[in-house]
Amino acid sequence: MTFLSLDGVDGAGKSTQIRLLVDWLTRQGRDVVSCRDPGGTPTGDEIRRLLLDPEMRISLRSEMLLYMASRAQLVTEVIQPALDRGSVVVCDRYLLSTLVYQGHAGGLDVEDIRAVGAFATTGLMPDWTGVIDLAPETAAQRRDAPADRIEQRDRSYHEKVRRGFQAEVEQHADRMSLFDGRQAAEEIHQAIIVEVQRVLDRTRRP
Ligand SMILES: Nc1ncnc2c1ncn2[C@@H]1O[C@H](COP(=O)(O)OP(=O)(O)OP(=O)(O)O)[C@@H](O)[C@H]1O
Ligand SMILES: Cc1cn([C@H]2C[C@H](O)[C@@H](COP(=O)(O)O)O2)c(=O)[nH]c1=O
Repeated sequence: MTFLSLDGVDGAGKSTQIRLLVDWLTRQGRDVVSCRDPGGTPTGDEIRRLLLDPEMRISLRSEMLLYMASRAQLVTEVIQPALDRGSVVVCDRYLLSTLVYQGHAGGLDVEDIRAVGAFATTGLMPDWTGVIDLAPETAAQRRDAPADRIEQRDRSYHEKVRRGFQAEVEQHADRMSLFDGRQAAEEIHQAIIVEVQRVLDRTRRP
């Protein structure tokens, strides 16, 4: 019944914060479903593998549509059923990432992506999105795995990704918040739960 997502540049600390948030929500007695986008379903996991494979040649429009296809499957199979059961859903990335990576940074029209996104998700949008802001160089230094197809893009692309997230949060401050990824993980977590508590207070408990 409450849909939350976390987003940000690669390596900003999303998975770390999702783990902390899911533990906190569970301790609050909430039924929580966590998922990741792209992926989170057998079909989505296959699409994710293609999208992140550095050997794959994928045009920008195909790339955008593949992210949408994975998300459409995730909404149908996981997110909407969980919300219908009264669970809190916490998703690692969502449509905002497509607006930013394929739109602001990639160059596709952001409003076109919103329209395709509305179709793919049946209009289902998070009640709230937290974005962890961090310089891409700092985030890349934290990475311990080889760079995937998107992470391999140049510095200017990842700078545009960061600025795209900042711009989207500024434009949608009613449903998005920006967090300083340079802070310690526990500090960021405390700031996130203040915002999440507000969202929970205005969404009905089953
Ligand atoms: N606030 C923090 N300060 C310093 N290091 C952190 C912080 N948060 C996470 N890390 C570390 O940075 C690395 C990346 O964190 P994490 O996997 O949570 O990021 P992510 O945004 O989910 O990455 P990806 O985009 O690659 O999925 C990990 O080694 C993690 O332990
Ligand atoms: C949802 C979404 C993601 N991306 C990019 C962002 C990352 O580089 C990868 C996903 O990897 P992660 O480990 O799950 O962060 O894909 C994108 O370009 N567009 C999107 O819509």
